[in-house]
Amino acid sequence: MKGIQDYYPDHFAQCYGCGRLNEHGHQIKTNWNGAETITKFVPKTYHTAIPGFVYGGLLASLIDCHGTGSAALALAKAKNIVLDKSNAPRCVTASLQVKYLKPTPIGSEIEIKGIISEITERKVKVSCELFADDMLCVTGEVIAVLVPDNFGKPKNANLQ
Ligand SMILES: CCCCCCCC/C=C\CCCCCCCC(=O)SCCNC(=O)CCNC(=O)[C@H](O)C(C)(C)COP(=O)(O)OP(=O)(O)OC[C@H]1O[C@@H](n2cnc3c(N)ncnc32)[C@H](O)[C@@H]1OP(=O)(O)O
Repeated sequence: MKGIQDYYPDHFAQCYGCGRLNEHGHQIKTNWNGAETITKFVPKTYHTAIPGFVYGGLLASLIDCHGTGSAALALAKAKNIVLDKSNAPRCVTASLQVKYLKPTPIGSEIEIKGIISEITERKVKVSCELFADDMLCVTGEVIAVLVPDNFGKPKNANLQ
């Protein structure tokens, strides 16, 4: 299934957590689910912290990129952008806070919900809840900031 990440411009699609063009990355997909956002991910055994449980850094990384993806969805909605090939807004993480409430079991599908708690012209705050086996294991808060669409593009790209 496609996510907001499939609408990022190519030069913003290399991120390890969510870049569709990063073959070594997590390639998460973030979508609306009613008023909330959602992503799903199945950790591999090599994502182990201690046997049976997921490494916390991976979980932080998933929350990070689900947060920036949720922020992009929220900004697209607020600005009435109809998502087409590569016109999604792109956000970078300004702040990431994670609370590990319970060990996260490995082997089942992880689900992360996002709630847009604040949105301005350029900044979005997203509260995240991470579930495994329907158990709330981790919460997080991401502050994401919009980057200009042409950031990182070669300056003379239109001359080539
Ligand atoms: C990868 C490097 C990124 C480089 C920079 C952008 C290039 C984009 C290129 C490609 C995008 C794809 C990237 C994938 C993203 C996936 C997730 C990651 O792994 S991201 C990597 C980790 N994050 C950083 O390395 C950000 C480093 N920080 C910065 O570059 C700046 O500090 C930035 C852009 C976050 C903000 O700088 P300002 O000068 O543009 O804007 P100001 O005015 O400082 O902040 C805007 C609003 O955000 C709040 N804000 C900023 N930092 C905050 C913080 N730490 N905590 C709380 N609020 C913060 C401010 O208070 C302000 O809020 P008010 O508009 O006044 O309401």
